[in-house]
Amino acid sequence: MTEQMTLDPAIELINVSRRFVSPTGKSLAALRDFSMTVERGEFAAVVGPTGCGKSTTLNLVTGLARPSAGEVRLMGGPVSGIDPRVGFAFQMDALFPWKSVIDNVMAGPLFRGKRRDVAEAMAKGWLARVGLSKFINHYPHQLSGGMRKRVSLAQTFINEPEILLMDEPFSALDVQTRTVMHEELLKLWAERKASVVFVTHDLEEAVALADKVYVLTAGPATVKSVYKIDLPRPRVVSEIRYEQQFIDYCKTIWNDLRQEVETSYRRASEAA
Ligand SMILES: Nc1ncnc2c1ncn2[C@@H]1O[C@H](COP(=O)(O)OP(=O)(O)OP(=O)(O)O)[C@@H](O)[C@H]1O
Repeated sequence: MTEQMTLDPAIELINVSRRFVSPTGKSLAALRDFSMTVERGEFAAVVGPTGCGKSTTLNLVTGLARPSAGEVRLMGGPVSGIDPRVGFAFQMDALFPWKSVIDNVMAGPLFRGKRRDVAEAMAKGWLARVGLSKFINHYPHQLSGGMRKRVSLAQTFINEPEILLMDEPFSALDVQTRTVMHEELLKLWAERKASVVFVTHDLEEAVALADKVYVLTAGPATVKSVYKIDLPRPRVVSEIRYEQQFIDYCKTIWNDLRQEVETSYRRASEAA
């Protein structure tokens, strides 16, 4: 048995449920009997109808939310509060508008106690990797949406997260910039081999990036099916969408996901 095979998975959600109490005192189940395993170095994508419970799943992994039942484990241990091994990327970037690009990227290492010169050298290295060496003294408002996303990625990867949680990180970008960011992300991921959970509404994005795609049911979310994506790596995201194998994956998974999207839409229409 190899060493890799003996390691605990990066993330385990075991029969997790999560309930919320509404302002009127009604109890609402967001997740029900939800189980998911992300192995070390694996890229998992999560798709499901709007409002089904995708972000709640990530919040449980971060420790920001606790399960009402079941168990969440990271690297074989229970989740206990915010974990420094976990990095995040959300739809809204978290850049400080009053700090320059380099100061934004240095902020993480400085916070973790690195010396200023060390943090600066690290930040320069990461900004070079994402193609922003010429912009280190710019401020966020002087950058395009795609450039801000790159700063965000540098800001996340500089902390060398072992687990990376991404909640629709590229949904605000135009289609071409998204594709560039997909390539950028896969390149950084291949170098660092973090374990990723990537939440998205976009099935093609999920198939292009992931090793495994989880399809969730209309809320309360539970795992409806898991698809292993056996497309070879490294993947060229701008070209992969024209390959038959990619199209076949998308069709199959969409047939499955569509039923949940329709259920969710029907419920929303009935409630209106
Ligand atoms: N803090 C909270 N208090 C009460 N209800 C909540 C809370 N957080 C989430 N919910 C509810 O739980 C359900 C799942 O929400 P969640 O944000 O996880 O869904 P999602 O799949 O990420 O949504 P979207 O696709 O729109 O981004 C929703 O009905 C939401 O209203």
